[in-house]
Amino acid sequence: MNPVKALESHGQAVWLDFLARGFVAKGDLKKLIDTDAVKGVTSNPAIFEKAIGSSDEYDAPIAAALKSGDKSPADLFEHIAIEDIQSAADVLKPVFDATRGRDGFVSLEVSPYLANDTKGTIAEAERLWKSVKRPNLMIKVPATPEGLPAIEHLIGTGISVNITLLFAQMVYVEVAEAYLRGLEKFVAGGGDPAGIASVASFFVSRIDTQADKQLDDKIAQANDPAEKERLKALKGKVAIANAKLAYQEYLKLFAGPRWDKLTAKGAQPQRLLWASTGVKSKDYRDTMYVEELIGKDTVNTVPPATLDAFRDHGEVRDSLEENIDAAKKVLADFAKTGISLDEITSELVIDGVKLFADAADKLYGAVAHKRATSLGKAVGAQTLALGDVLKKTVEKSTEEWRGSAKIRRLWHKDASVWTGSDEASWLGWLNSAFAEKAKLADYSEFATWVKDQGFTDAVVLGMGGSSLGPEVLAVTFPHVSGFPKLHVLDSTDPAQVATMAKTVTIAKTLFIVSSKSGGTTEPNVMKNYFFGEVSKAVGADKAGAHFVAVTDPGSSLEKVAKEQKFARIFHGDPAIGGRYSVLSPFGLVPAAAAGLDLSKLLEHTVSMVRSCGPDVPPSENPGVQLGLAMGHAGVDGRDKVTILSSKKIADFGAWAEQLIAESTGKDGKGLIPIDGEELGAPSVYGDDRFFIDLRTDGETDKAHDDKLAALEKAGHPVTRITLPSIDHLGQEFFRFEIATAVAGAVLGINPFNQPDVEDAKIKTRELTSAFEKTGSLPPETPVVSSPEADLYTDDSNADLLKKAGADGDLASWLKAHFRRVTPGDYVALLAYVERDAAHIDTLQGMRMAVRDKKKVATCAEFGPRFLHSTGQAYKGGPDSGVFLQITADDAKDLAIPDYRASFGVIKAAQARGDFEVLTDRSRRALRVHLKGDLEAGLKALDKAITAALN
Ligand SMILES: O=P(O)(O)OC[C@H]1O[C@](O)(CO)[C@@H](O)[C@@H]1O
Ligand SMILES: O=C[C@H](O)[C@H](O)COP(=O)(O)O
Repeated sequence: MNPVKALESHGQAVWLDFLARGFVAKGDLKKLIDTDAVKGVTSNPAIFEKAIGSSDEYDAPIAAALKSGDKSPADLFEHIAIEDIQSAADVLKPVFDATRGRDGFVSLEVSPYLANDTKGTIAEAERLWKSVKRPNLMIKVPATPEGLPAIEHLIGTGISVNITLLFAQMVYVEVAEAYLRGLEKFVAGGGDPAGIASVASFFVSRIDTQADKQLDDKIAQANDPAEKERLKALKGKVAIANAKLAYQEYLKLFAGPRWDKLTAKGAQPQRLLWASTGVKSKDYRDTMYVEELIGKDTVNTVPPATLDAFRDHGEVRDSLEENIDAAKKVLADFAKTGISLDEITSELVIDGVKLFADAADKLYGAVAHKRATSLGKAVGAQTLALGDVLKKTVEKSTEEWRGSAKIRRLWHKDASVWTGSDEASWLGWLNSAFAEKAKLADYSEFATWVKDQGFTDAVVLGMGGSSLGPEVLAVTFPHVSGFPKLHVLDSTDPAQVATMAKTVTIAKTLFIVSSKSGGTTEPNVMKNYFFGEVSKAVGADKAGAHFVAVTDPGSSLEKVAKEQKFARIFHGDPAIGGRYSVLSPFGLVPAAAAGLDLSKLLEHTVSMVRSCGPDVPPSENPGVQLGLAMGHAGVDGRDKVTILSSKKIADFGAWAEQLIAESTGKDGKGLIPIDGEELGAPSVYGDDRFFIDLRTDGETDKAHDDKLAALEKAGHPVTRITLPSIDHLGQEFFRFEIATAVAGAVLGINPFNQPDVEDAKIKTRELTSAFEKTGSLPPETPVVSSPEADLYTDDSNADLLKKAGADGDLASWLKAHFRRVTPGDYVALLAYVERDAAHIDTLQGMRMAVRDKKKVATCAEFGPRFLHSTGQAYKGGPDSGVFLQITADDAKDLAIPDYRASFGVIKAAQARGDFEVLTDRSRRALRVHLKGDLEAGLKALDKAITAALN
């Protein structure tokens, strides 16, 4: 007789420790049921990993599952695993029926990531139970300290449970007791226990593997030949002895009055299931863990190779209750060797969870890869060309992130990923795209209202995170007919405010006042100014109807918006910091007002959210990969993140630079974003660059690509990102957010605060309150003065510059200042003038001259805008910046209703506050104040810079 089938008559059911789609579909499982009387199937993460990861068998099912909509890798896996479990359960249903619910089960394991999370295990087990919808399903729960209460709870609600990762007899007793308590609860609640089945999967071979390893060490150390023999005799014996004694416990646990009461109600005993019964050592008979554990009311789940071996040469006898004293002696002798079985079994649980988690990582990685392949161009592609050294560092870090579950911890808001301070309070952005999708109807209603009002323009008044996201949207997307044209104003420069006032038709403009805190000076003064203008145009009583506010709940702006009867107030999420807020009302309210298709934008975005999700291992996770590359490049001195955005998405860098700089630039560390520099030949760059090239699919520029290839060849790290279209911009917002958070972890900083911006704000406030009291800003003395310009700096900078050759004229000071620039530095031009096309060009010309001459990274920024963006890194980041602040007389100032200070005064105070913080931090800073005509002054400065560089 077939030895496998013969086990049946010894009271043992054989289950198969294997599952794969084709195996069930092609009828192989059915064959084993018929020929070998196989009565069940067990699966685990390693089994699924093998099935899904190492074949293309699942490519089509994954593609089919994605047809009904994108899914996260975890959801995708669950979807296909459930299909597999269901089909195996259906094939085994006749066994289940024939054995009246004793056999015929298929086991599905809860995620190993939840092994130490009771609540999570319960929730997942209940969800799987409901989704699989088969009476012959068993949910596998590990016998960890946190798994035990879950087992009791699940049994108590009528769910059949297979307890896995069980190694110790003592833990087995606890498991059986949890089962009994669960049954009692279920019965007390009026349930019929006959429908509940449970097995306790007692692991065998893994114990021998560990015991043998330690025995081998002892054998190697032993000098006495008799001692060597005694140790050798224990090899391959411990696991079976341990299992046999567990069975003795079983016999006691499922007997007696307590058990009788339950059997009277129809309860089934929780059988011991021998798991891990494939031999791992070639020294042993391949059927050993079946032959030695045959006994009544047990199950043995065997891998296919063991099943084949047993069918071929297995020997059947009632072995389980044989030689119990000998088994006890084995364990006693083993204890005498000084090796602790308790330690082995405890470590095996921890190790078992880790092994299954490792398998799950591989599995999710494989699913993520298949998902990405199947989605193709729907998710922006990313390639990293890092060079050998950085590549190796990133690979090592990727493995470290995987092993320490950092991406899952990041998503679970574990502040220890960063500095262990308040990071957990700032992670609302992780889920904001999904949260905002749920609000689409409201956005659409708002968009309809905006359209119905007939507004021709919509102007966002805000700074930093409250304005840069809307600006990218405004610049990237074409005007949608019927909706207002979207503009952004983020300045206190009187000329810039006046230009905006002239650009729009005030009476037909919607103003979106955006400030998370509500207390930021610029949006408040801009609001006062335009509220005054709208009041003049349409009447004070109707002005509020032209305004909406986006602000966090309870802010001072909310109060004012209510008093002034704004048309709407949108609340931001206080758990999202400004620079991470674009995929929240701060980006989406302006987008809705402009008539953009938010549904499309968010739908594409959530695909990237899934690609960067907690279930996507670091190696397959584009956000993590980019972040690790940026972070490690930074640590290695390549800290100038040079962003190259193509024509269609040219403004993306303006948003990304705030995110990167304000998040990472602090505590003397950080990344310095370089946006808008023209791409050059390798000779104009130092070895401090990390390039990120972004473009939309189809945007080709041969000259640009050649230059990029040359940089890569010269050893610069180059990341290339291709967006499928501008509609996929949201994907990049999210990719960069994750990447920045990851880079922050690598740098060891808190990426969610901005300590040094606050200092500049305090200085500015001191200066403006002095103005409010006295009517003028405190006097200051230039280090050198000419009819065209004055130069300012602090004593320390002045002394150093003088030593370096600065004397009576402006050119000598500039020369001395630029002489201080050394490789690895960056030069930032910080201009407090109107940010218009001409001035952008002028600044661009200056920076390119500096870059090409000094071969350092350059920034061309406008104040006060950059104060809420890169300003944090300039002050708090690495001390590698050389700053030239440019201020100028305002040709025409502008009064602010309800303020004594004008726009010009506030801007001047901001520039001075900014400069004071730079010099307080001993940064290399010089300020040039242009007098008279601005255009003439800028031209002269341009010339002076060129001269100073030569
Ligand atoms: O939205 P708020 O509170 O006005 O802040 C604007 C910007 O100011 C900062 O707080 C600091 O500059 C930024 O982080 C933020 O995006
Ligand atoms: O339920 C079955 C177990 O997961 C399996 O038997 C473990 O076997 P292994 O130790 O060979 O991985």
